[in-house]
Amino acid sequence: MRIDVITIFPDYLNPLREALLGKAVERERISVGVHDLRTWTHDVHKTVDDSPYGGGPGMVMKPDVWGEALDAVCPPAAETSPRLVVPTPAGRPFTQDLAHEWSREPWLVFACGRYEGIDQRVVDEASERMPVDEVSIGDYVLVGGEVAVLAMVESVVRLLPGVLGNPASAQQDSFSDGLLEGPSYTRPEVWRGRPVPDVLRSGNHGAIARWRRDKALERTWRRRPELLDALPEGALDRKDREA
Ligand SMILES: Oc1ccccc1-c1ccno1
Repeated sequence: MRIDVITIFPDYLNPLREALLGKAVERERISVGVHDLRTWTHDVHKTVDDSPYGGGPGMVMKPDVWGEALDAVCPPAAETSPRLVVPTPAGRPFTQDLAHEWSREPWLVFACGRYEGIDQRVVDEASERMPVDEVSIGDYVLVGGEVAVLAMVESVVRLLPGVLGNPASAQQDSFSDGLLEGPSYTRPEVWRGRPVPDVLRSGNHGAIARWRRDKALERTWRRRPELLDALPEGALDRKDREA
């Protein structure tokens, strides 16, 4: 997978070279290009934003600069086009399902907006030549898209074959079965007077699986009940419903 990120703060993306992501780059599972948007400005101040039409607070990122940047990073005449991802608080929710969908893409380009966002015509024009996803990582406001890109790239890259040490981890993620993961425990057996639940030390794999499922259902019901409503028909068996 090829990943390109366009930003006015390239150093913000340095974590893409660290740890799990850094190893994926070393092993050539992914290639990462980070591009400074100001490369495509033509004034001495390297201006990337301007006042919004119609008035209002803040500044809007200029379409001409973004247009040249996208033309350079993903040339219109090229044989292949990427999926363009634009993080924005006004986007559709980024989910584990979307991470799985993007993990099958050969090329992702992330456009990091700042200020009040990017002139809408940039997305409208790009949408005529490549798939564009405007996505949000949550119902809160950041200063820019860089943090959102780090989160999304990590969630996508960890799904690629050969990136995680134990592929089973990705199969047992929270949300993999539509539920939140239940609680986890490790040594010591008793910590500050709190024991590990007996069932987890019983060696009874059926009972352990049942206990874990029940805890996942309970946690989901308490914290994200809407996920239970979104489960496909038949996802909960009789024992689940008794939990
Ligand atoms: O708040 C933002 C500002 C710029 C780019 C993205 C965001 C955002 C907020 C939540 N998800 O994305």
